[in-house]
This record gives sequence, structure tokens and C-alpha cells, in this order.
Amino acid sequence: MQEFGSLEDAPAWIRQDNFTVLESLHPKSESAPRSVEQVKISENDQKKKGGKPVSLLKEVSNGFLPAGNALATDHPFGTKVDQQEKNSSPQKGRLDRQEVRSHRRERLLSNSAKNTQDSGAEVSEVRSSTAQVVLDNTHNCISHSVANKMARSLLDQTEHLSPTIPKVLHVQKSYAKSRTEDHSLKKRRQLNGFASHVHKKEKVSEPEVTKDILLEARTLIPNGCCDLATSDGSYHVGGNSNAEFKGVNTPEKMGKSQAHDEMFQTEVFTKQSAERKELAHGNLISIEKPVAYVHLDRREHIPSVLSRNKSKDINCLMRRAETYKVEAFSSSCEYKASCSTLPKSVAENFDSEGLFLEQLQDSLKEGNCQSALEALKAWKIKRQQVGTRQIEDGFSQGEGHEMGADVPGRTKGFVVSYDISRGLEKLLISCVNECNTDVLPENFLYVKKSVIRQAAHVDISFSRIGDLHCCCADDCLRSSEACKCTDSTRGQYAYDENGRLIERLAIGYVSGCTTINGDFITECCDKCRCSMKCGNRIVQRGITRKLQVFMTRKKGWGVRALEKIPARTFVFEYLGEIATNSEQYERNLEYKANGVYTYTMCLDADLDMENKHFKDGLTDQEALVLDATIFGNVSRFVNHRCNDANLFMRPVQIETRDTHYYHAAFFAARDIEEMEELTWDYGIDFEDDTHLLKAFKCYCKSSLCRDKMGLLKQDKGRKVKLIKSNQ
Ligand SMILES: C[S@@+](CC[C@H](N)C(=O)[O-])C[C@H]1O[C@@H](n2cnc3c(N)ncnc32)[C@H](O)[C@@H]1O
Repeated sequence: MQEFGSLEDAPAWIRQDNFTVLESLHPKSESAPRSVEQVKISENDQKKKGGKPVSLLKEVSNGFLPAGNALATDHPFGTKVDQQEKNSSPQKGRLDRQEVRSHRRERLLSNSAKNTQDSGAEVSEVRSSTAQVVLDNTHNCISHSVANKMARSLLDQTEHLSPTIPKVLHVQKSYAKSRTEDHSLKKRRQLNGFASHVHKKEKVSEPEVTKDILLEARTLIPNGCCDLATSDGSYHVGGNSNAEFKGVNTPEKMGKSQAHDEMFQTEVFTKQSAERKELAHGNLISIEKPVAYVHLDRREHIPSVLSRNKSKDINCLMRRAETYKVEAFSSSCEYKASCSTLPKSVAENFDSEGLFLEQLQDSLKEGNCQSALEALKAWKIKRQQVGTRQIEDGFSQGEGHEMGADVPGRTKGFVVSYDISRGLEKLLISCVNECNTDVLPENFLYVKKSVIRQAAHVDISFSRIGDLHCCCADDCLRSSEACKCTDSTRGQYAYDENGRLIERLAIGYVSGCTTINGDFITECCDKCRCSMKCGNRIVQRGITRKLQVFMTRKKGWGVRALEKIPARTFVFEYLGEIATNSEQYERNLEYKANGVYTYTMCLDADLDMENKHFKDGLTDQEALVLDATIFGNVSRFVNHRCNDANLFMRPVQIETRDTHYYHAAFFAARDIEEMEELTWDYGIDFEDDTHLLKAFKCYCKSSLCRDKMGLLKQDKGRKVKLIKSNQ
């Protein structure tokens, strides 16, 4: 087996893309060349080399990666490389090099045997741990980044001690072989003197990079090492997801623009342009029958991508938002198997991946393999203790809540997106699917503000807001006198000093679309003198609680809290397209035909319940609705629960004092537990079949469910019907 004398001998993509994290930690790796690489991918290659069957690719083309094993088999760390090795016969030139290298290694080994105190047993243990972790890295997001870091560290540090780290070297060898073949072919052509002739005569057709090819490419290229796009730029997968699951460069930690720059870069080459680049950079990976060339450079920015597909800008962005960070994650059972009996106290020292890595690196710097090994084991124990939950990012793997391990045969889930908001929210809003293979709808675009549809008359001009007498300097809540903004709440600020809704406004809310309590909350606005820190600006500051979109068993997507949310806390605002009732009617006809979920909410807080018309004389047709089918935020995933939902809605005025249009703000109806699903009572009358869109079959599981026979005591109409039907 061919081996590499040092890490520098390893191919660039192993050194850089799989182990990027360590670049900052190891000065040695910083010097590694960061050149452009192009990858040629063959559709047939997969089958020939024992790769993944086509059916799996179908799954991948849904926009997610099958949990763990799909990558494990096709990933260069997996069986594909082994197969390649078996099928190929060694070449003469390479044997010579191998000999040179093995001599060099033998020298290194004999030196290290003399110089080092580390025992052979320790070394081989570290080695096998490394190989194990490298293998694990396709199974788990956390372990992916951890594995990369560890593998790189251990390779760097123990290279002189460890003659073989089997899987890593398999990859290196396979890569080297393809390069050798590629180069020897070029050399032969040059020797024959007809290289340019061949180039000219060769009829090179422009490869069409389709979505399927793209997704196939995605399975061949290590996680997150590059962005991929179809030829027309309309579909985009992969992405520099390392930046996020490394936990180093989240949009929160770096400037947003930088985050975006790093996330959205791509270039798909034609065959000719790739070959030109190959000549320029000399590092094209050769696989038979090239069909797709993927540029691994990370410098291209969004505008250039967008400018190529102007008509598709929005779709393109949307698709990318949902797919660029699709990664598989799985349960920690692999760790359980390999876990040793290290004292728990050691494991408890590692509260986070960061601490663990610190210790690991310190140990490695000191050349203390034993300590490095302990760090490895401790981390595994920690993972085991935490059980199904990942430590830092709060990604649950499903046990102990609605979609737990009770689902037969389901042990794995997918991170569909690390941030469905594409960096628009202050917090990442992740999306996981632990139930089935669905990904987020392609036509949905996350927005931070509602969008006004044609006929909806929404006047948000400041000129309509009179003199507010909002004289407070900084924080209205601290002023001795309540300002004009409290007029609608009877001279009382709507929020307390903790930013939670005051109790008076939290009681008496009515489930469903309508609030009859009558108090509109008025927040300070840009016309006020106070600062953004003012305690009377809560809804406008946006989401501050950790939330996650997840797949429920029977209700489609839902939203859950990733942390405790105290009662009366603002959670989110319902955003969507603002439309009139009549505009929406047309849309609903379409929706009905397509059988889609409904995401429409009526803005009818101004409805006079007794007289059944709007207070300012609006007709039903002119009344506004929010439709979050296409444009919306996390709130559009909130499911319904009859009567005892944990969220309620309050109308909030910010930039207008017009009661026709307002912000639909959702607050916690009671203390909400971590991992609890957020629900809202849509106010549906399940017996009413006069609506255009038929009510869904309710799976809220509430004991007060209105869609259950005999349970609805308070709904007289239904009771009568039930009695009648019993007769
Ligand atoms: C605003 S959406 C909620 C998000 C939706 N589950 C999704 O996957 O996008 C409303 C739709 O979700 C489904 N849904 C919400 N609550 C439900 C419940 N309690 N039982 C069954 N389906 C529910 C219904 O199909 C409804 O039309």
C-alpha cells in the first residue's frame, strides 16, 4: 500500500477541505497551498466502483442527504475507495515512489522508536481511535467537525509514530492514484507530441450539469467543502457548510455579509474552461467520463451568481437557503459501542466541544498521546451522557418528545437547514426532520417583514401618526409619566420591566383569529424619541427565543422551543403577504386545487363581534389577511391546538395607528418547556363545512379537542349536532 511520508504529501483536498478547522490551529497546515480544484464526476463511475445505487441518489435529490450511511458508503472515506483499490493494478512509476516513501517511513519509524517515550500500544490505540473518528465523521455533524479536527491533529502530530491509519491512507492513496494516472496520461500525450492535436480534435461537448448530477457530485465530495450548482444556476447544494457546523463562523459570530459571502459561492465550469484551469493550476482530479466540474474556490460572491440568473434570483436564493446546509446527523450509538470506562469526572470537565478540543490540542502540542487519547474518550463519554442531544447547538435527535424513538425503525434524523432564516434573524432557526424524508417546501421564502399584495391598502405613512408626545429620552418604561403610546392600553405600558406582556393584557385573550378584548398594543416607533432599547419596543426587535422547525408525525412541520419560554414572553410575529380577503379568495381556489396546507390568518382584531362588521366600516372583502404560503417566517409552521394552546395572539401597532393593519404578535400563554411544541388555537370550527378550504383532521391530542366526538362541551352548536346524530 502506498503511504505518505508526511501530511504535506497528502493531496490538497484532504489537507484543506476535510480538515479546514485545523488550519488556524496548526501553522503547518496554513502553508498548504489553497489552489483551485476541479472535480470531474462520472455518472457511471458510481456503479463501476461499487458506489451507491441509483435509488439512494433519488433520495438525495430531494435535497437532503440520507442519514449517515449514504455518505459513508460513497464518501471517499468509505467503501468506494476500497473497491477502487481492489480493481486497480499498481503501476510501475508508482511502485518506485512507493519504495522511496516506504524507505523514508522506515527511517522515520526507527527514529521515532528511538526518540519517543510513547508505547506502541498507545500509538496504535490513538491510531485506531483516529481512524474510527474519521469513519464516524460521515455519521454525525458534531463528530464530523470533531473528527476532522482530531484526525488532522492526530495525523499531524502522530505521523512519525503511526505508519498506517488505514482509512485515511486509503483515501490518500486513491487520490494519489487518480492524480498519477491523470498526470501520466498528460505526460504520455506530451511525449507523443500530439497533446495539442488531441485537444483540438477532441470534440468536447458542453456538459449539462443537471440537478441529479449535482446531487451525485455532492455525495462524492466531502461534506461542506464546496458549493455546487447546476449549469443554469437554478439549483444549488452543498455549500461551505463547514463554516457553520464547525461552530466557528456562524452568521452570529461573523459579520452577516461575510457569512453570506462564505456561504453562497459557486461556479460550475464547462469542460473547456475546466481544462484551461487545469492547465493553470495543474490539479484536476481525474475520474472517467467527466460530466460536471465544480469549482472549489470560495471567493465568488452572491451578486455574481445572481446576475447570471436574474429571472431566477428569488427561486435560486430560496433553494439555496433550504439546501446549502443539508447534512446528515445520527444518534450517538456509534460512540456507545466504543466508549471505555473512563471516570465520569473526567468527562464532566468537557462542557463543550471547544473545551474538549482545547485539551486535545494542548495534549498534542505537548506530544502527550495518552492525554490526547483520554480527551477523545472523555468526549465520547460526554456525548453518551448527553444521550440524544447535541451539546452546543441544541439539535435534538428526537427521543423523549413527540417524535421519539417510539417511531419504529427510526433512529436517525436530518438537519434540513441550520438556519431557515438565511441569517435574517438574530438567532439561527434550524430545521430538523426526524420522521421522514421531507425537506422544506421549495417555494417558501423566509422574510423578516410582511409583503404587501396588490390590492391590500396598508397605509403605514408616518404622516398619519400625529404628535406622539413620546417625550421619553431613552426608555419609556423608566419615565415617570406614561407617554402617548400607552393610550391604546389605558395609560399602561403593555410590557413589564422584563419585556413580558403585563398580566392584564395576557388574560382574556380569545383563541383563534379574533381578539375581543379590544386593547391594541401600541409600541414606540421611529417617530418617538426613545431608543431601540426602550422597553416599549418588543415585537419590533424580533425573535429572541431559540426555536426550531421540526417534522411532526401527523401534522407536517411544527415549531418547538429549544429553551424555556416564560409565560407572557413575546415569541414571534406572524408574517406573510398582506392581502385583501377577496384577493385571498382567488388564491385559495388555487391552493384548494393543489391541496396545500393553509397559512392564511385574518387580521380581524377590529371586527365588531356583536355587529359582525369592522369598526371603521370596512367590508369583509376589504378586510386584510396574512398569507404565509410563499413569504413568511418561522410562525407559518406553527400548528393548531384546540383550546389549550401555549401561544396566543395580540394585535400590535407600530408604524401605524390604523387598526385595519397591525402586527399579529404571539406570546407564551404559560411557561413553555424546552423542546415543547409551540401551538396556537386557529379558532377552527371543525363542523363548519361551508368554508372553501376544508378543515383538516385535527391531531392536536388536546383533551379539549374540538374535532373529537363528545368532547366539545362548550360548543353548543356542535353539541346539538351530536345529539341529533345520536338520535
Ligand atoms: C399554518 S400550517 C402549519 C404548518 C404545517 N404543519 C406545515 O407543515 O407547513 C397549517 C396546516 O398544518 C396542518 N395542521 C396544523 N395543526 C394541525 C393539527 N392539530 N392536526 C392536523 N394538522 C394540523 C394543517 O394541514 C394546516 O392546514
